[in-house]
Amino acid sequence: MADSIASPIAGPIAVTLGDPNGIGPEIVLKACAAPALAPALRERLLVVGDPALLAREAARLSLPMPPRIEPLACTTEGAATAVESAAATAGTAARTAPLAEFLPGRIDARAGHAAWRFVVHAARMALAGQAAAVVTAPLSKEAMHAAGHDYPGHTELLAELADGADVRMMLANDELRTVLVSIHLSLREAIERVTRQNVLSTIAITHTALLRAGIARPRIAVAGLNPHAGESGAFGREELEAIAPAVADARARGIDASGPFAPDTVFMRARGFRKFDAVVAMYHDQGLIPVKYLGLEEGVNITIGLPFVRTSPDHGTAFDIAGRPGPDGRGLADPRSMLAAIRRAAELAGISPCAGAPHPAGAAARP
Ligand SMILES: NC(=O)C1=CN([C@@H]2O[C@H](COP(=O)(O)OP(=O)(O)OC[C@H]3O[C@@H](n4cnc5c(N)ncnc54)[C@H](O)[C@@H]3O)[C@@H](O)[C@H]2O)C=CC1
Ligand SMILES: NCC(=O)COP(=O)(O)O
Repeated sequence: MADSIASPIAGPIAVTLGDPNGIGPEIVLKACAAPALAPALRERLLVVGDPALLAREAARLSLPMPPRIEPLACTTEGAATAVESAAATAGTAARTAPLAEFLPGRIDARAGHAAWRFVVHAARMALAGQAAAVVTAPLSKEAMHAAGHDYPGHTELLAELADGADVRMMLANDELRTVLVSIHLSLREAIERVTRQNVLSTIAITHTALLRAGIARPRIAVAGLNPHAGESGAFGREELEAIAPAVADARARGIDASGPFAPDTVFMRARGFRKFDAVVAMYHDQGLIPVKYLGLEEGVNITIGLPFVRTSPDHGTAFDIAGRPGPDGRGLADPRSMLAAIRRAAELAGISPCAGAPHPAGAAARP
């Protein structure tokens, strides 16, 4: 076990509601009520969102309200019941709207603004030591941008809130972990980010995160960028000029990194953690497709490099099914990835996902 493992982190696990018009409220309520969630862990959850919106969704789905809510109003009805500090509401009061105007499936700047506020509030709680971890429900980047918050996603917003921490996106399930060199960029720009320094930093951040998780000697595979990892320069030179030198730099620092491997086979070799504990992928889709393809319901998105624990389901707002009753009236959104994100956050914060008692490995177990 790595000596960097800390003791369990105190405080609740702050769970944001995500975009009010997406499936966030539904999966949060379903996860909070899931029989599979240990009662003591349920008690640790603090849902950051609008109480009126939650009540509407709970009534629609015949689900109980979550045990604890950090009230942050985005509806006028929520504002009537929320106890918000002046600082939290400053400049945002004009953006609240009647509950009836929050329509499932609709991209709306007011919903994007609300989703942004929930995240900022939860992150500030974690940074102030008032939350043990943050679990975020999905938000619509388009709605957030329409509200004037020009972040590519949670990851970049959280990095800025954490004083510009050098973060990376990890996607993990019980068989595979992938970490991305770059996240939300055009493919053309992503290729430009494949530099020796950026690949090396990604390997180093991955190594630190795995050590903190209790993996004593993390084995990190590094994918190539081009087909067959460039075939010795025949299909591109990034492997020769950036990726292989970064792997050599990492090895010189004592990190067990290897590659570049052909991108089409490296995930197969890493599956089940038989040969590698994580794969560093050169761009968003190279790393996310293998994990999502193994099952959207299993994957968890983890921001590594932050000063606090943040996880999230690996899917988006699913506007196409948001608010739909489904055959039994209980909604179509599957909460399993949200449940996995809650459990993973608990583990990483040193809270046992089974009993709510401190996790035997302490904080930051198994990303
Ligand atoms: N962490 C986050 O906040 C994320 C946000 N997004 C945002 O979500 C929006 C929609 O993205 P898409 O690419 O359409 O991906 P998506 O994951 O929202 O949907 C893809 C497909 O999977 C289905 N699906 C997703 N989650 C599901 C669940 N829990 N239960 C049942 N079916 C589910 C959807 O109905 C859809 O058919 C975009 O604005 C994107 O930016 C996307 C990924 C992560
Ligand atoms: N494709 C993953 C994704 O979009 C999630 O991004 P983030 O909001 O967690 O930064």
